[in-house]
Parts: sequence; C-alpha cells; structure tokens
Amino acid sequence: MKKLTVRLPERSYPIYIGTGLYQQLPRLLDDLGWSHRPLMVVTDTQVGPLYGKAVIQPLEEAGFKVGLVTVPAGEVSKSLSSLEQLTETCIQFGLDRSGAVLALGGGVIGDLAGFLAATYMRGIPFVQLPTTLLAHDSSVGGKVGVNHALGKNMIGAFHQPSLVVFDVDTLHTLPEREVSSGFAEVIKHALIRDTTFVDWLADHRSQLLSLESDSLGQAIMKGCRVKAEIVAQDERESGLRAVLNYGHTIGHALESVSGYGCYTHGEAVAIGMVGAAMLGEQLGLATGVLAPTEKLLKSFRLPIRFMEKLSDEALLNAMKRDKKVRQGGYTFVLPTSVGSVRILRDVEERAILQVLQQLRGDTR
Ligand SMILES: NC(=O)c1ccc[n+]([C@@H]2O[C@H](COP(=O)([O-])OP(=O)(O)OC[C@H]3O[C@@H](n4cnc5c(N)ncnc54)[C@H](O)[C@@H]3O)[C@@H](O)[C@H]2O)c1
Ligand SMILES: O=C(O)C(=O)C[C@@H](O)[C@H](O)[C@H](O)COP(=O)(O)O
Ligand SMILES: [Zn+2]
Repeated sequence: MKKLTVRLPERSYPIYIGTGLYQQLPRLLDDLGWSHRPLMVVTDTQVGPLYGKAVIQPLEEAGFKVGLVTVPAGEVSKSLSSLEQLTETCIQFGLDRSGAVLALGGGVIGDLAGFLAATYMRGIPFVQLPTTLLAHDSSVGGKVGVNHALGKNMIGAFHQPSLVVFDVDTLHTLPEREVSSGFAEVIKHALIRDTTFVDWLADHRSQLLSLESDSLGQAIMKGCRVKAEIVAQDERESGLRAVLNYGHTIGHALESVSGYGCYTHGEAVAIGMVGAAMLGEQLGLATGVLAPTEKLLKSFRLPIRFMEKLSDEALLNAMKRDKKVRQGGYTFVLPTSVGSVRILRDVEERAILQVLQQLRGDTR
C-alpha cells in the first residue's frame, strides 16, 4: 500500500493506493478517531453489487453501524433530485452529526456523495473510495457537487474528504470505455505539469491499457501527486488550481450540450484538450503541442473530434457560463509547451469558432 498526503493548512488527509484495502477500512477509520460512528455508504447500481459487501462487512464486524444507499449508475445521478433522495435516506437511517458518508464509486458518486456530506446537517465528514481510474482525479481536492441542465457542476461546494482509499483491484471490472476515459485525466495531469510523465505514459501504454498493476499503481500515484501539489497551493481555485481545468472549457460544454452521459467526462476532456492545443497554437502561445496530444490520446483509445450536429451557438453559450469566466470573457487553460499551461482570459470568439470547426468530425 502506497501513501500520499494532501497537505492543506487546516485539513491534510492521506490517500492510500493499493490492493485488498477494504479489509483495512476499520483500522483506517479508527486512525481518524471514528470508532463506531454511524456510516452511510453511497454507491451506484453498477458498483454496489460488485463491492458493497467487501466494504460493509469488515466495518460491521468491527462494530460500525452501516447504511447503504444506491443511485442509478451514470452521470444522470449527479443531480439535485438524487441529493434529495440521499438526504431523505440519511434522515430515515438516523445519521447524525457524529456520522460520516463513504462514497463508493466513480466520480459521479464521489461528487454527489461528497456534496451530500457537505450539505447534510450543514456538513459532516466523508471518505472517498474511488472505483474508476478517472476518480484518481475526482476523489482528491474536495470539489463536490451536482450538474444543472445549463451547466456542469453548477451547484456544489469545496468539502475535502478525510481520507481517500483507492483499491486498484476494483479497476479490473471497469468497462474498456471507462478505462480509456480515466486515462484522459491521467494524461491531463501529465500535459499540464510534467513532460517526463507524458513520455512515461507513451512508453507504458500497453501495460497501462491491460491494467498491469505495477504500472497502473504508478500512473495513479503520479496523477494524484500532480493534483495534490496543485490543490495544496490553491485549495479553492483563486488562481493556480484552474490549470486542473485544462480541456474542460470545451469539455464541459460538450457534456452539457450533447446531454449528460453521451460523452463520458474523460472523452469530453480529451476532445477539449485537443481544442485547447489547437487554440494555443493558433494564438501563437505554443508550437508542437497539438500533434503529440492527439497521438497520445488516440493511443489510449480516446476521441479527438466531436459530433457534427452540436451547434456553435449552444457550445459558445455553455462556454460563457464556465466557472472560470470573469465579466463575460471566454477563459481557457492553454498549453505553452508539452507539460506546461497558462490561463488566458478574454479569448476572441472568432478564434474559438475556428477551433470548433476543426474539432468536428465524429459522426456517431
Ligand atoms: N471533483 C472533481 O475534482 C472531479 C474530477 C474529475 C471528474 N469529476 C467528475 O467525475 C464524473 C465522472 O466520473 P467517472 O468517469 O468515474 O464516472 P462514473 O462515476 O459515472 O463511473 C463510470 C461508470 O463506471 C461504472 N463503474 C464504476 N466503477 C466501476 C468498477 N470498478 N467496475 C465496473 N463498473 C464501474 C459506474 O457505475 C458508471 O457506470 C463526472 O461527473 C466529472 O464531472 C470530478
Ligand atoms: O479539481 C479541479 O480543480 C479540477 O478542475 C478537476 C477537473 O478534472 C474536474 O472535472 C472538476 O470537477 C472540474 O471542476 P469545475 O469547477 O470546472 O466544475
Ligand atoms: Zn475533469
């Protein structure tokens, strides 16, 4: 088991990455001083039947009172109506302020259950138990929330977990599409910060896609390290943290305009990173970024173009509502070279339209 600490002034917490970790949950919760606290496990219809018992049984045997609540699998569950249902279940279970939430699943469950924990009785602690590769990103950093039809993650909070336990054994049941989707955020962490990580990903592609545990554990650790270092410097995104949004200006627009769930989050971010590379090169900020970005994403089976039918107007409107926008100007995280990025405000609409044109081509 490997350990990494997210260092924050008032609420540092550990991330454990390894195999067979759910057996150790009672001890890890005891270490937090949580012995015998009531716990509510939040999961989805796909993950619950696979891993619910493995999480709950050791905790019950150690004397914890554990409830379980399940939402439908998929992005549609990241909604205010799910939050309301979860809140009702917690009240009926008798969860009080001595209790805690355990988020067992991918990023949808992490964001939703984390937001439940942030709002329930004005805030109780929670633990992230990520089960997708993508969730190496979502389980770290404390951004929790739900979607609105008009925009991704429009309703939410910053609420850090007390602990992250990533049992990589769970990744062996992930559908192939979700494995690739997860690599989009791993690649993002490399592209924003670390050329050697970019090269390492290209060199280890076949081991990674076949989920070879040593390489996979290393990729998760490297990705979490990039994220943890940035969050430690800017917990609430007053500046630097926005670099973690690389590919998300276009990515989030694609997700909301195509209808949540049409593209996975990772697929949308992959296309968004290609768009950012096109824009960066067009604006003269960078050269030689687009081709390696496209090559790396394609090699991890990720899309690099989007559907013809999505309109410019709808995508631009969504980008105007992006959370990075200040006083109306389109805001992008753009590459300056492979492994480094900068934030650019007030990007001209004409330049964005050219990129959207270049990005069309997926006819699904
Ligand atoms: N808070 C953050 O910092 C942050 C960062 C990145 C992404 N996100 C959010 O994360 C969400 C995407 O997360 P995701 O890609 O994990 O999606 P997800 O949670 O919907 O999981 C993808 C699919 O895989 C299934 N699944 C999960 N684990 C499984 C397993 N081990 N075996 C078999 N099936 C499994 C799920 O049931 C689901 O159908 C988006 O809403 C995105 O906005 C948040
Ligand atoms: O943690 C962050 O900060 C990120 O931007 C990570 C992103 O991968 C993630 O998708 C996040 O949820 C986006 O945040 P948002 O504030 O743009 O909704
Ligand atoms: Zn993301």
